[in-house]
Amino acid sequence: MNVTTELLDTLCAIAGEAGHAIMEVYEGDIAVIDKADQSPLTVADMRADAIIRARLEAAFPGIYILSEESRSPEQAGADHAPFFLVDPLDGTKEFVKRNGEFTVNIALIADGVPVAGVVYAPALSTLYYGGAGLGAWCRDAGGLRPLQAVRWDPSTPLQVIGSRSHGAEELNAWLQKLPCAHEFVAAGSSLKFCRIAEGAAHAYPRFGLTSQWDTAAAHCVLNNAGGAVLALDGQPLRYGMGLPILNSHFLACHAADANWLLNLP
Ligand SMILES: Nc1ncnc2c1ncn2[C@@H]1O[C@H](COP(=O)(O)O)[C@@H](OP(=O)(O)O)[C@H]1O
Ligand SMILES: [Mg+2]
Repeated sequence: MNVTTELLDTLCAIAGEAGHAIMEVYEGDIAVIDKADQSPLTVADMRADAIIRARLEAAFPGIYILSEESRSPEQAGADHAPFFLVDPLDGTKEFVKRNGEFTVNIALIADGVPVAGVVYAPALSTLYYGGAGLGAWCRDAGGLRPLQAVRWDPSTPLQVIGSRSHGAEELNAWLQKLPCAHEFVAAGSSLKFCRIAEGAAHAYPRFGLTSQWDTAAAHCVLNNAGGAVLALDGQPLRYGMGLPILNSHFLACHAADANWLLNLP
């Protein structure tokens, strides 16, 4: 499947529709269901999942969809074919806290690489998207603008971004190893990658658990804005049904900062 502006437009429209359904729930009472793994689930997650699945199936018949909330029926050979990787509502804890930092995430994966990605933050009316060979873009109240990650300038503090609700002791140890001044900002959901893609932060080190659907779409946005999302061995995170659903710990940053950030003394 080719990554075209039409494909990105379709994914953006689907994310917009899911975001609309999420906001209907956000503006009313939010009933929380605790999933088996103790993570929260709301009717918004399920409604958004149903919309995304129905629209993707109609627009791209036969393409496998792996979502946090649902899976297509197994298909022979599906491991190697392009597929959609979806988190219909990332940042459910932020959604329940009503701080606006939650996103709809749709990625197209080919050969383990996210080649199209859409991240929509409906409460912020902000859409990020990117595609292989098509750059990365943000559309918000100010209009449409290209995204470009910014390399750290050693005369300024390193801007580090991390989870608002899921900390890890390893993050504090990593921050203490930095050879430079830094400022830490917390943010929920996949928005953290998008902040790097728009030059608002330099580094997102993640030592806590994430799953493939949490990162794939925003990984694609950042890749196409001059950034990278790398496991701690320096290899890009990869996606696939034959791979573990949990990601390795990783670092997201401008591609040119990866070497020193991954090799702190
Ligand atoms: N203990 C844990 N186990 C598995 N996933 C976890 C986790 N803690 C956080 N996550 C993942 O981190 C995501 C939230 O990211 P962040 O902490 O950066 O805001 C969650 O997405 P959901 O909100 O879609 O469940 C969840 O998938
Ligand atoms: Mg998630």
